Amino acid sequence: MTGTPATAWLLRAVAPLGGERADLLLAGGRIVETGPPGTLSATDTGARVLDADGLYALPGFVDLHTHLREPGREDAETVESGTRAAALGGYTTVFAMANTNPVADTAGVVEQVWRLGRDAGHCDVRPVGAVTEGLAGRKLAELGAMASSAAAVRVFSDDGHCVSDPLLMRRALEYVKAFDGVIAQHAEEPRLTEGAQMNEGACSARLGMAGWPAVAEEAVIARDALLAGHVGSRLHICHVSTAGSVELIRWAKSKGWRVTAEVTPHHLLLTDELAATYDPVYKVNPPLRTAEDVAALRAGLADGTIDAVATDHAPHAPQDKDTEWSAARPGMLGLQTALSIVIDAMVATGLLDWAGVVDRMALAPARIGGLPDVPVDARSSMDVGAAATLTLVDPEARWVVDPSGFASRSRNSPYRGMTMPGQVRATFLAGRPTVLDGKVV
Ligand SMILES: NC(=O)N[C@@H](CC(=O)O)C(=O)O
Ligand SMILES: [Zn+2]
Ligand SMILES: [Zn+2]
Repeated sequence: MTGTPATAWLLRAVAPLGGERADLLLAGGRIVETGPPGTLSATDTGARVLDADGLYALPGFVDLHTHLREPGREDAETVESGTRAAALGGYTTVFAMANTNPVADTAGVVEQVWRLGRDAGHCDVRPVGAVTEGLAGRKLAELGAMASSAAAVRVFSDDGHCVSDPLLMRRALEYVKAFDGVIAQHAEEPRLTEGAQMNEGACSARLGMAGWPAVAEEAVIARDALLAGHVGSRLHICHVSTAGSVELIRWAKSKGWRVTAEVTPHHLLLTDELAATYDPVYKVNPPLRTAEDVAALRAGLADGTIDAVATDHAPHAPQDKDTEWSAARPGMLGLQTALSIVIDAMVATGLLDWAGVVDRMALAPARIGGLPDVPVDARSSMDVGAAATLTLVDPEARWVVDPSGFASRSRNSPYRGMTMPGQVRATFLAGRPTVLDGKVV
């Protein structure tokens, strides 16, 4: 493990949501004492002091959807570099997607990723297991062996690919019920997206690019919601991107089915008009959609139809990304900009308050991913006895995105040069700082 040895920390004058400023004393991985600013003493406990005046103390963010690229594409990202980026973004847990090489479809591979995360020490890494062997969509992977491995996998996904065979999807949903697992579906009917380059609509028609229609996503969501309802299992929809998908998820929830969903920061902010630049940094799967879709996704996240924000952090090496549009891999970086985009799209617009941000970025994803010890709400996450797994955020800070300074090994951020609201100043993982003063410890 890297970082400082276990020691107590006194956070001076943090601004807990909805409450008064307070000192927080962290020891043994928990919040052990709180009191009005200046009242707790560091000398009794030998605690190190962090001046957190005016910073929000929030529970550490949880990303349900991160591509760490290890094993196999360590030139694009490693568990170490990706979790560094995560800590800088205020994350304390990331779920590492299975589309590595080799694919994370056995107990051996998920345990390897889990150990790499533990050894790097920046963030808890929870491996996602593949649903099908080699992501090939033909035969179920060893779901039970991954679940009972040291990595204790609870989330399974063929992300990058859709589990398009309805019978395999049904079997996977049934299988994970035994250990309260969840299938996270990349909803894309592959026959409807062959050769697709961008969202199908007015822009694709104008640019003459092959379109990826909303129905390719929505048809799979409808089918899988029905299947999840039928077998009573947990289904999670990855990177929801269309207004129609939001409606379908609202419908599925109204039936009482166990369906949850995530939206990415980029789908909350960017639109398909950006494809007119032909800059492949805007190429992503599912594609950027229309302004109407963006509005529906924001409304769905605000009213809880969409449960969580997930980054879909998808680093790509220059030879795979800095090419002509049609040859470029889809995907964008997300971990170091997620909070700022959510502030911009949701808080600054009045759609979500900070307690809502905490729910969508920390508590809801933790519940969906099956993490232990999830606080019931933002307020109780700062109570004595709660885990000292925190991010300290300066809500007033402004910063300019410079991907060359990112911790990620890749540079494919669509936000280069943009001025962002809100900045992570410190992150604590079970009482130990992983980020201080905006830098990795
Ligand atoms: N989102 C992307 O455009 N790409 C992801 C795969 C995925 O999330 O579907 C990747 O692994 O690069
Ligand atoms: Zn995907
Ligand atoms: Zn993904």
